[in-house]
Amino acid sequence: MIDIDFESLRLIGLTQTIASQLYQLHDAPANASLVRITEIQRDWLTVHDGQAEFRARALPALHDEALAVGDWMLSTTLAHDERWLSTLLPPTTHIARRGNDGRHHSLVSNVDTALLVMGLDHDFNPRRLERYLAIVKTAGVEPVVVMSKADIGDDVEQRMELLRQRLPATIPLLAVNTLSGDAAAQLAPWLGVGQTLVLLGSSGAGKSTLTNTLTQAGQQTGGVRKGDGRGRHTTTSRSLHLCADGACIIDTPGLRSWQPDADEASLTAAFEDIDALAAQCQFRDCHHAGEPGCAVRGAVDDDRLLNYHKLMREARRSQQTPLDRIAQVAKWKVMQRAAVARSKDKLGKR
Ligand SMILES: Nc1nc2c(ncn2[C@@H]2O[C@H](COP(=O)(O)OP(=O)(O)OP(=O)(O)O)[C@@H](O)[C@H]2O)c(=O)[nH]1
Ligand SMILES: [Zn+2]
Repeated sequence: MIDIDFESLRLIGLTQTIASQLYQLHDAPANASLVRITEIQRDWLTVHDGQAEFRARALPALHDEALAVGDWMLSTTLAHDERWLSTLLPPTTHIARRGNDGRHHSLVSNVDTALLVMGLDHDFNPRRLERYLAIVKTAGVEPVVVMSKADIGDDVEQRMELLRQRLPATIPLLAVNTLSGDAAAQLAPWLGVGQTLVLLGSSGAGKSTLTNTLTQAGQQTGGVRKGDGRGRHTTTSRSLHLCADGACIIDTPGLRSWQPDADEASLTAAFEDIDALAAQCQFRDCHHAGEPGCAVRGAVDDDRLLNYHKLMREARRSQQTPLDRIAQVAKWKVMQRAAVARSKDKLGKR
């Protein structure tokens, strides 16, 4: 069992669940320490040990693992102060996306809450928000919808009302001015000690501004600990920021058209309102596309339902193997030829 300083690691988000995994590691090197990944480059990683940040390399055996910022690993120091990462502790949550090539891309691990930041200005786009919600919920991470630019946005009240009607009531929904200290108070329920948050949203939505506001509040209230040698000031990192109440925020590069890395079943569960209503549809396999006795159509926002269908089609498409796709294209061609033949037939009969 390796020795850890739970108190200082807690400041960078260590949880009981992760710490208890250490008891199950019987072959851990005695001089290993527990670290959290804060940055991933091609040839090296940056990790934080609760005191400071430093560079390390992953052992070649780990190169096939999908390492992500936020992962907890064991680090060993060899000669010349070289640090090697030897063991990955299985993450409790893991957000990934599926690229256009169908491959998985890890984004972040061990996150408790995702703040989905969207501007109430021209950034406003309920469909994109639902896409983010699907990505986050299928990863088992709690979403909080943070609508930024409440002070300068257009039709703020109408847009918030539209979202309240469209999204399930279980999803926290806030309108904030990310430049104001009030944002920290509004988000306080998710900023407790040891919590890890990630901010997702388009470029310009206000992620950096919100991070600044939340961490500045942290510097003010956390100032008393500055001098004690192992206080909050130790958490200076390029991508891991500490907030007022002890939570940490992980920065991510902006994402554009993200696809959830999820199958149809988990995507269905992520649209909890549709999933619950579907139980009352007349047909068990109802597609909510105009079948009689459908409990979903009409009850759920029309555009939300269209978006749900779109995301489901994407999930189905990316679940297909190349062979499935070839078979489907062949099937379409046959259907197309049959349709052409039928219309020619009709024309001929006229
Ligand atoms: N008035 C007002 N301005 C905001 C608010 N949120 C963001 N801004 C402004 O919008 C601009 C973009 O905000 P950023 O925080 O840089 O956006 P970002 O999401 O970090 O963008 P990327 O770093 O490109 O991903 C800045 O000029 C902010 O000052 C807000 O709530 N109110
Ligand atoms: Zn239905």
